[in-house]
Formats: sequence, structure tokens, C-alpha cells
Amino acid sequence: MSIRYISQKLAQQALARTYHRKSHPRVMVVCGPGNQGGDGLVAARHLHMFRYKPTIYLPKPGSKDIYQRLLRQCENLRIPVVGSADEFEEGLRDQDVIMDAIFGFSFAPPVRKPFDTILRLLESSKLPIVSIDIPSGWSVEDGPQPLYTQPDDKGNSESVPTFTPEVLVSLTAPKQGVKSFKGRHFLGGRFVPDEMNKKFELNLPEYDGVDQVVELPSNSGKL
Ligand SMILES: NC(=O)C1=CN([C@@H]2O[C@H](COP(=O)(O)OP(=O)(O)OC[C@H]3O[C@@H](n4cnc5c(N)ncnc54)[C@H](O)[C@@H]3O)[C@@H](O)[C@H]2O)[C@@H](O)CC1
Repeated sequence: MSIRYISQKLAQQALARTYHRKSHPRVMVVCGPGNQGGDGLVAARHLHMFRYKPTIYLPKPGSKDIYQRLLRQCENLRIPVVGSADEFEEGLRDQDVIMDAIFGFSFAPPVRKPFDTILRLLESSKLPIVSIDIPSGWSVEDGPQPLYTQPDDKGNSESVPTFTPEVLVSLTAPKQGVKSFKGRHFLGGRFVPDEMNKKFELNLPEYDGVDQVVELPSNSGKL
């Protein structure tokens, strides 16, 4: 089994430690078109197996074969998939928590459609958000930065708000851009060889027992 398959379920593990399925059963999992979106699909599947009630929204489904197969697994479990931004906005009223699996470390501004609308909806939502690896729209190096849409034919672009999630699950190692994050912060990806940990001075924390995620001290600033 590849590292990618192992790492994808960690988002579900971090969410479940923060939001119990009895108080927060309904989870809207918003998936981007890349590998992070694939992580979201796996998290949705695991949330379903752990008796949460996930709903999936794919503003722009990924084209890779693995992505399509992960989506098929969710469909086979009858996990509802929302079809449009309007349906997504409407559906948010009946949710308890949002999982942000839109963009990870390959996000590059400016924001292309339809993700400007989606980021606005996340920012204005009153629901708690759990982000995977890095909050969508943040710079992997510099954290939250002013964001804009792609310029239209006349060269005009609009501002797009960034949001700060309540919970972040960093994968493998926290990224430089989340140094200032003050919410609950988990780390998952218990497969980094000691040699690599030392060589790149990652200072990764010890995991407890057989846990797959470890909670980092709040706003420790440590990377
Ligand atoms: N690649 C891997 O093997 C792994 C990926 N992982 C996850 O995957 C993430 C990285 O995956 P990817 O490299 O596929 O990329 P992302 O999932 O971060 O995003 C890439 C996708 O977003 C789109 N995109 C980028 N900037 C955009 C913009 N401004 N407007 C609209 N769309 C935009 C790109 O066209 C592409 O389809 C990590 O942060 C992590 O969450 C982890 O599971 C570890 C293993």
C-alpha cells in the first residue's frame, strides 16, 4: 500500500477527535481537483464507515483514474454528492462541520472559477471548518495572503476572502505557512524515516501508542 493511501484517512481521524459523531454527524466534504481532493474522498469514505453522515461536493472533479475510482467507492456507499454551487450553498444549512479538501500545496493564485465562489461561501459560513494540510487559498510558504480572481477580459479582478479553519491536519510535516495557526492542529503521516527527520531537521513529534495522528501544542510556532 502506498504512502498516499495510508495518509488520506488521517483527515477523518483528526476530525473525529474534535467533532464527535453524536454532536456533529453531518460533514460537508468539499473536494478540489487534485490529490488533496482525493484525500477528501477517502476521508468521506472513512467518515461514513465511522457512522458520520458525509456529503461530498466536487466543484470541479479531478480527471485522474485514481480520483474517479475513489469517487466510485463513495458512490457505491451511497454517500450523497452535491451537484452545483447553489445546491452546495443550500446544503450548508443542514451541516454541522465542513471538511476543506480543496487545495493543498499546489495551489497557485489567482483563484480560478468556480473556486472564488466556493472560498467565499466557506468564509461566510458559520460552520466549523477542518482543513487538510493547509487551509485552501493560503500560501504554503507565507500563510494567508490577499487573494484575487483571475482578471476578466477587461483586466478586472475581484478580491477573494481567505478563511481560518478551527482545525488543521498537517500531512507528513507542518508547512511553513501555518506557523501562525492558532486552532487545534494535528499532524498525520507516521512514516517518515528517522534519517529524513534528522537530515531535514523536521523535529517531528512522537506519536502515542498506535495512533496515526498526534495533536501539536496550540500555536507552538514549531515546525
Ligand atoms: N501527491 C501526493 O502523493 C500526496 C498528496 N497529498 C495531498 O495532496 C496535496 C497536493 O496535491 P496536488 O499536488 O495534486 O495539488 P492540490 O490538491 O494542492 O491542488 C492541485 C489542483 O488545484 C488546481 N489549482 C491550483 N491552483 C488553482 C487556482 N488558483 N484556482 C483554481 N484551481 C487551482 C490545479 O489545477 C490542480 O487541479 C497535498 O497538500 C496533500 O493534501 C498527501 O496525501 C500526500 C501525498
